[in-house]
Amino acid sequence: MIPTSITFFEYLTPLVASGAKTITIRDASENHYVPGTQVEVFTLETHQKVCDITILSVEPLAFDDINEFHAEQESLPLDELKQIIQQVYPNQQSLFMISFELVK
Ligand SMILES: CC(=O)Nc1ccn([C@H]2C[C@H](O)[C@@H](CO)O2)c(=O)n1
Repeated sequence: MIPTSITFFEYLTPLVASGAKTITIRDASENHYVPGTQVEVFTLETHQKVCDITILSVEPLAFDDINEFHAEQESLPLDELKQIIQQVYPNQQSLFMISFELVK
């Protein structure tokens, strides 16, 4: 089944809706997004619809390889990004980078 929605922490959704955030880093439970498909974005906490995005790519990414390039695309400082990912996916080395663009 091709996924048609994705959730983001509510406090991060303005970055997605403005087009500033163009990647998200997730674990294997969310590596099944399909490039070229359109996906609805919802807030994780209240399931409010935020916007639509088009998936561009899904690529493996090790936690230790996360760098400034990823932080820029996440529109977050690198130390904050790594801290969030460690909280959400503790002790997970094997992650996935989902690239996307805002549907205007
Ligand atoms: C359900 C769930 O895991 N939701 C997530 C996971 C991650 N994010 C954000 C946090 C960072 O900006 C990137 C990297 O993981 O994605 C999220 O908003 N919601």
